[in-house]
Amino acid sequence: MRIGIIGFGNMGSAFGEGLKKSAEVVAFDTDASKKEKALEMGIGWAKDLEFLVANSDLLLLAVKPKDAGKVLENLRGKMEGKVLVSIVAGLSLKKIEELLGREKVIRCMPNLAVAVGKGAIAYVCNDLVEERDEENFKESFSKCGSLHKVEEGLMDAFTALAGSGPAFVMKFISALCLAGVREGFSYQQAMDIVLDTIEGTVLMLRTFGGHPEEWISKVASPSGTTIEGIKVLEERSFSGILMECIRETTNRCKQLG
Ligand SMILES: NC(=O)C1=CN([C@@H]2O[C@H](COP(=O)(O)OP(=O)(O)OC[C@H]3O[C@@H](n4cnc5c(N)ncnc54)[C@H](OP(=O)(O)O)[C@@H]3O)[C@@H](O)[C@H]2O)C=CC1
Ligand SMILES: O=C(O)[C@@H]1CCC=N1
Repeated sequence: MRIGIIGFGNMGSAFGEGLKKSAEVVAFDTDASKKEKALEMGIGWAKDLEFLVANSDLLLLAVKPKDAGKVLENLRGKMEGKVLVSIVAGLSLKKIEELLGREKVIRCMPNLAVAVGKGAIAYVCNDLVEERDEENFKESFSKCGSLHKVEEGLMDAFTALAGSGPAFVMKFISALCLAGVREGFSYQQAMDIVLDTIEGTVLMLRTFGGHPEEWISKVASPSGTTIEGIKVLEERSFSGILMECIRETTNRCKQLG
């Protein structure tokens, strides 16, 4: 399988790491300075878009929403039945087909954790994608994280929850680290403690299952320490704030479409 990455920025290069494990990867970017990084990663570099298309079996569109339209128009009539995978936030299958023409398209929404093979990746196929096309896509992209086939109507919410999710998780981590500093740890000590606690909590939930609120009751002893912290989170509407965060992020994704 030969995969051509259009746009070698944050996401294009992150995907490169995972995709090169099972496919021959070539990249193209209008910013030629990205070439060095690609070559260092063992990824080929295409001198132009036409060369990339001619030497790929599947194309990954990883440019910003503002740049996607012109790329798709440049690809029109040149796909030769190849699959286009778009990770452009808010860009619907319908809009992609308006710009690209009736071609095989998979709309995808990953997150930056594809860089370490632990991405959360949603996808939806248009009606021209055949079973073998989807299997080829899953074979390569499953090396970058967990695949979630979703209805396109949930793609904007997935973008908010998972695509933007690493930023919200980093914000949570940063706040806990500062809280640790406030109590007397160095920032590095606090980060080590916080990351261990988050990693252990995720593994516990994934190993034993159950509802997060059940786990909170296992940690919060009667009249103990934890419940005082939970009280603050409830009084300050911690859950409500996160719901609004995801709602506004989803709404912005809809605006991009
Ligand atoms: N960042 C994230 O965590 C996630 C991003 N996405 C989506 O992925 C897409 C890419 O995001 P991200 O990687 O952060 O963006 P970046 O800006 O980091 O990368 C995009 C790259 O594409 C280049 N580019 C611009 N126009 C063209 C063109 N016509 N042909 C080839 N390359 C071009 C840009 O060059 P230049 O800088 O010179 O413009 C840049 O190097 C976006 O649509 C975003 O919505 C999806 C999920 C998560
Ligand atoms: O912030 C953005 O628009 C992109 C899409 C999802 C994550 N980053």
